[in-house]
Amino acid sequence: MAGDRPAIPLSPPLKDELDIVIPTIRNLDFLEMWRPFFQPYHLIIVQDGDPTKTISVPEGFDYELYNRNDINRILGPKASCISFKDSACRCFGFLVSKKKYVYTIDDDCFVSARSIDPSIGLCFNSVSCVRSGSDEFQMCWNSERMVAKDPEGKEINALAQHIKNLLTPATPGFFNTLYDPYREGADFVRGYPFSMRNGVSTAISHGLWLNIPDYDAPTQLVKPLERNTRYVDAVLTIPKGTLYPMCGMNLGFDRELIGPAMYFGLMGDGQPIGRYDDMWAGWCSKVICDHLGWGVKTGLPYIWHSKASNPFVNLKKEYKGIFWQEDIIPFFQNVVLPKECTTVQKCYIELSKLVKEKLGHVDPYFQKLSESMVTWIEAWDELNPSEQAKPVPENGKPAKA
Ligand SMILES: O=c1ccn([C@@H]2O[C@H](COP(=O)(O)OP(=O)(O)O[C@H]3O[C@@H](CO)[C@H](O)[C@H]3O)[C@@H](O)[C@H]2O)c(=O)[nH]1
Ligand SMILES: [Mn+2]
Repeated sequence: MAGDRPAIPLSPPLKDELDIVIPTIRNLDFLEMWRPFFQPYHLIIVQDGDPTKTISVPEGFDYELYNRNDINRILGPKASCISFKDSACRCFGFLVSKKKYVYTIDDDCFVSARSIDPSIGLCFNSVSCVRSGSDEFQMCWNSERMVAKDPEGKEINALAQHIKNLLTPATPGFFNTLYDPYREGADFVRGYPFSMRNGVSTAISHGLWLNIPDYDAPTQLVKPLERNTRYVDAVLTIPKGTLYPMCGMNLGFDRELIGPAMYFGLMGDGQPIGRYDDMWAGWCSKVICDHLGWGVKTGLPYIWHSKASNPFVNLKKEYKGIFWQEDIIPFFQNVVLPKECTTVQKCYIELSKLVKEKLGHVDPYFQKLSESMVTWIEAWDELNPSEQAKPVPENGKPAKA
């Protein structure tokens, strides 16, 4: 099997400018499948749950691993803003990274496979996950190597696609009906203003998932067998002024641009809500990207999401969020950040004040969340003094260093 694995690209893109952040309570066997794509990069593993448990990392990966004791040691009292027993802990990895870009992926996500598509004739190399009795999934590949292939038959490297998304401009101000105009074989369509064709910097690249879709608990309960087999070969810029439900399982972002806004909130142990970590970061970062003139893309790449978490456990975690978001969404839709907010940190602090003012009446949780947003920024600036926020000029392009 190893013999027929894709060769590691000679010059992996952004090899020394990108960290891969993985939150985990499991083992990291899934890295074997990603080895050809991830091995050249530095991993930041955030071990959640019991810090006395040993998480083994497969040989040959360059990584740093942080457990709860490390988080408490490094942040001291500010550790209170990092969630415990929730994938929200991953944002600690964003905090300690020193790279310009971050890619974060869950440990039950694999190299995506393509369903049989008569027009493309690709075969479905399925991963057969065998429940090994415990809650862990024993990965076992079928006889064929599990790879994803694109219409040209080339293997899909999800990380490379995120890098492509991040390194090409976004078009939040005017929708291009032929999708990503910077993609080979596409362009701006007739009527697209030439004055807008340079686009703006891309801050976030939001990837999708085949097999287990990221559904909320009620939807999971109603459609327990639904699997996503639809592979849509497109990358879209999410229009300015439009929110979206950001999922953290297959996500890339420009850490130097939007990193301070990628706080995954207070979730999990001791909190009244869970599984709204990535959503919260998505809403905060999107209003800040809109304000500072940056873009957010969604679509390719796909990963293969293998594990459906327990819908009943998820319902307990999500319940208040499903109810509260009917207030949260209108709040974000109506956020207006003052023009004096010229850096992400200033925007985020302003947002924290608005959260306290406008959502505090919904539940005391939002008071606490507002304060933890401030703690997060204090921690960010403490750990990243050299990255003090640079004011962003009007056109959404970051100020030259
Ligand atoms: O307490 C925990 C639970 C999990 N993790 C790690 O986080 C990711 C996601 O966990 P899992 O795959 O079990 O959960 P999903 O329901 O599929 O995750 C979706 O919900 C989102 C919000 O939580 C999440 O980002 C989505 O992917 C895995 O790597 C677990 O090991 C954890 O660290 N702590
Ligand atoms: Mn999962």
